[in-house]
Amino acid sequence: MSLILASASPRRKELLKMFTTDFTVVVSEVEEVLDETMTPQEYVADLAKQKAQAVAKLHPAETVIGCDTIVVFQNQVLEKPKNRVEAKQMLQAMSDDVHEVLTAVTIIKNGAISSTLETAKVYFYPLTDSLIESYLDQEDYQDKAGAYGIQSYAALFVEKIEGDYYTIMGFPLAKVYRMLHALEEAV
Ligand SMILES: Cc1cn([C@H]2C[C@H](O)[C@@H](COP(=O)(O)OP(=O)(O)OP(=O)(O)O)O2)c(=O)[nH]c1=O
Repeated sequence: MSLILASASPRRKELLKMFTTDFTVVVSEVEEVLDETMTPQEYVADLAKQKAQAVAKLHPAETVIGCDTIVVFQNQVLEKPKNRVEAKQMLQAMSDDVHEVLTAVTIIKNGAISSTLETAKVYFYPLTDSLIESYLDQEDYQDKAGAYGIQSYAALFVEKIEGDYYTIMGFPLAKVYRMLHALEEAV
């Protein structure tokens, strides 16, 4: 039985490679449409599960990992910005304040589902307009929840974090490793 990462994210692929190269990537077609009736926690968990289930349906004999990451600021869900203007608004809002990054992971193996919801708090320094503009110039924000990547130039925004750094990058590596081992032992 082999492993499938149900994610288009190049970061998740690189992080999973830290403990195994024995996997393939199959991207799910799940659409991310914000459901206002759910809490942010329910929403992110549901998306990770949907992504894993969509790929597991096509590959029932494989172990499938699905993930989703959102930023929550003042109870608002921030996903990937639609454009530079929206990205700037997100970064200005989060300046000199704290937000949460939520990453949900679902692993499906032989019909058994294992899920986790990881949260990290990120404290931003006050961000000057020129710092925001020079970050936006690099176009790194486009495919990132909350319009920044902590692993890039946006590291300059961060005063401190509480929680797992890899949760912020979208793949809580140590947790996923343990979930996979627990599933192996269960079979
Ligand atoms: C906050 C933050 C987010 N991100 C990324 C992680 C995720 O890839 C992305 C959130 O988008 P997601 O929708 O979670 O994932 P994705 O669209 O990249 O891939 P897929 O749906 O196929 O699994 O934001 C960072 O890389 N660094 C950060 O600091």
